Amino acid sequence: MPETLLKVEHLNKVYESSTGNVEAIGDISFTMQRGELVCIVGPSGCGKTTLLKCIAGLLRPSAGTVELDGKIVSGPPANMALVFQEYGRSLYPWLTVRGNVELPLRHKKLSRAEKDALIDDALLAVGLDHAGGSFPWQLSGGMQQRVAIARAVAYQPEVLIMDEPFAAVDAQTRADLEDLVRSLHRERGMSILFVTHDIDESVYLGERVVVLSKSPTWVQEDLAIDLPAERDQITTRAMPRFTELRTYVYEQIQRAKRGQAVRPTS
Ligand SMILES: Nc1ncnc2c1ncn2[C@@H]1O[C@H](COP(=O)(O)OP(=O)(O)OP(=O)(O)O)[C@@H](O)[C@H]1O
Repeated sequence: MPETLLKVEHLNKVYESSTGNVEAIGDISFTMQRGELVCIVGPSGCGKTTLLKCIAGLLRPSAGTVELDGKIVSGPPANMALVFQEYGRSLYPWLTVRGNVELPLRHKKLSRAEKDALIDDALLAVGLDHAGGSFPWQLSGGMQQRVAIARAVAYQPEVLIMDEPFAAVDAQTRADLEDLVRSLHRERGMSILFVTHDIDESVYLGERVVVLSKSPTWVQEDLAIDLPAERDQITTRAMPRFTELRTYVYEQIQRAKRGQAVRPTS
């Protein structure tokens, strides 16, 4: 039986300043089930970062609520992990890979052996079991992002939030990291909310794609991705259904940019 993990209800965010108010988010509502992988796409500047900051408890909404696991989010929730685009800034250069992965575990009451087991398991999951003793600056950009993902895996969050995590890596590395995210979701049942600019990426990864309108934002489309759960970069992307879905999402974003979509009444 599906169980609601994340519930965003009538979220509204107005940035207030002496030079005038900016309504970034108009009215966003959507839910995410435990174990789902949901992608969020929308036109540039539509409010994706604002939405994620509200979900992560880093920004207080002007109206509406975010509920995680039945609790209203009013500050950064302990059962959430975040992975950002700027992996270089999220890792500590003076700590080894193991040290970086261990960092958030310091807040958990675990024995040394339990921590080591979680770190070993997370490094294995991201394919970096050989690199625990290296420093971040000795690794490629893609490997550094794997360290950031390993840190989130070791922490065992209820939900993993990823904000354009692969925007700064090359295409081949990006494809490998996308497959890593799919495997974390499929093999470990991780619940993942993934924000991206890339329409193909959203369709390849997601079980659902939530398309946002331009700012002040609302949910223009909540699309089920009916591709087989077993996906790979060559076969899945060559499927006629993949092309149909990406074309559909692309059209939705073009409509969003032109402000042509009609806002549903709720
Ligand atoms: N601190 C702020 N004060 C005032 N306005 C802001 C602030 N932060 C964002 N905005 C405005 O809110 C709107 C949404 O911005 P946001 O950064 O959330 O969008 P985004 O979809 O993440 O952008 P991008 O596609 O560039 O990543 C934009 O109009 C932006 O100018």
